[in-house]
Amino acid sequence: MNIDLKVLDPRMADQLPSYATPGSAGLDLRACIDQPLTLEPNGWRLVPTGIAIYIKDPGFAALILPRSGLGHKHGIVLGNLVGLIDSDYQGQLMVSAWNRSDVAFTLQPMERLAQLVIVPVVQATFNVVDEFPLSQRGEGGYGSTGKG
Ligand SMILES: O=c1ccn([C@H]2C[C@H](O)[C@@H](COP(=O)(O)OP(=O)(O)OP(=O)(O)O)O2)c(=O)[nH]1
Ligand SMILES: [Mg+2]
Repeated sequence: MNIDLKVLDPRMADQLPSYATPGSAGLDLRACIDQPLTLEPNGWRLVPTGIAIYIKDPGFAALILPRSGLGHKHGIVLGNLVGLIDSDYQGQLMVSAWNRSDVAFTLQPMERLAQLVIVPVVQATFNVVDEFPLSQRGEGGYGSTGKG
């Protein structure tokens, strides 16, 4: 699929998000900052990516997810856990970078910080009822099927 993209920071012009391998699901997003940014232990900052996308089709959205290396090795994840980009959002893609570790981490300008995944979306309508036809699960949850 083809998505309109605006380059908001000229440094992004020659490093637009792209799939690293033919099977990649994620497009890396870079930290479009002018100087190194130190995230103190448990610190978080909203980091610009230098680009905007307009998905337009309400049948799609984008998710911002952590990169596994940064998350696992350095504790750099997302302050909102997952970022949801609506199909009608036209502003700059922003990454809420959260250092959940107890060691400071310095983010370098243009470093790959997070990743964007385009996903299909179904917009639901609701049919208000008094009773549901009984399912096998019923109201069971929270481990109702047992452990292990
Ligand atoms: O990590 C994120 C999450 C969101 N957004 C942008 C795109 C999204 O479409 C918009 C609104 O996000 P969301 O609906 O999650 O935030 P909200 O707190 O509900 O704000 P709003 O009232 O603007 O919907 O902010 C980002 O750039 N990065
Ligand atoms: Mg919202």
